[in-house]
Amino acid sequence: MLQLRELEVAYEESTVIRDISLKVKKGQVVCIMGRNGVGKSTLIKAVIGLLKAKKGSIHFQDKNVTKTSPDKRAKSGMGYVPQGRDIFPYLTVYENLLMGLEGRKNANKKIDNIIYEYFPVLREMKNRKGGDLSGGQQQQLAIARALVAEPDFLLLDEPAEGIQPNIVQAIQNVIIDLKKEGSTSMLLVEQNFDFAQTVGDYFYVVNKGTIVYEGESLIETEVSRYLSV
Ligand SMILES: Nc1ncnc2c1ncn2[C@@H]1O[C@H](COP(=O)(O)OP(=O)(O)OP(=O)(O)O)[C@@H](O)[C@H]1O
Repeated sequence: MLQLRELEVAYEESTVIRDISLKVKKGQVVCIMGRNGVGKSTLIKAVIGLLKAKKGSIHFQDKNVTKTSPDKRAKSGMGYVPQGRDIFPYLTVYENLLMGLEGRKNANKKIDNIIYEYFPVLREMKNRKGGDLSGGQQQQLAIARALVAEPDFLLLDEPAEGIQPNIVQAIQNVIIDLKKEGSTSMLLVEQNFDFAQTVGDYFYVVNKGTIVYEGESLIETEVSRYLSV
């Protein structure tokens, strides 16, 4: 589904991602972990195309997309939920969800009921302005808006950050449901050890822009020194 080969990403002269190679197979949830500032968001932004690769390549569904625009990557099936719930505060919940339809590949321009089944609070708040929602509700809206586009592959940047436990649980359940369905693969940035362990199939730990650990399980004794503050 997704393959990064020897990827390097920089902000002008400052290289943040060095020589990262990783894979996400179809139906898998792959977690990227690591302390604040190690380059996790930079990596995700390079995958969606908001930042350019300085070296290396990005293959998505067997095509080389290293130089493809973010727009085209989205149209080819990538969804992105940025860190910090980037919703439209002056649009209603419903209007925010409609924006998600733009990214859909097929011609069916209707919001599927499943979105409200995943996040019932969005049905209740359909006509409220996005900016009036709580942080946790905004996070649910941001994820729902990405799901409206029916992505084959979803990039999630710290969906559980700063959110109350019951909403973290709801988001966790949606990820598990999507996994069971098997049609959406995910690359998830997460610092919450329990969350990552519950939803993840494969784990990469990043430190100073490179991968320092990878495996099918998170062995706390091996990874905690890269995660603790
Ligand atoms: N626009 C930018 N210009 C220059 N440097 C940046 C920019 N954005 C991030 N950086 C730097 O790149 C490094 C990696 O940042 P990044 O946001 O990718 O880390 P992160 O692992 O996602 O951390 P966090 O969990 O705090 O978001 C940091 O040193 C940061 O200061």
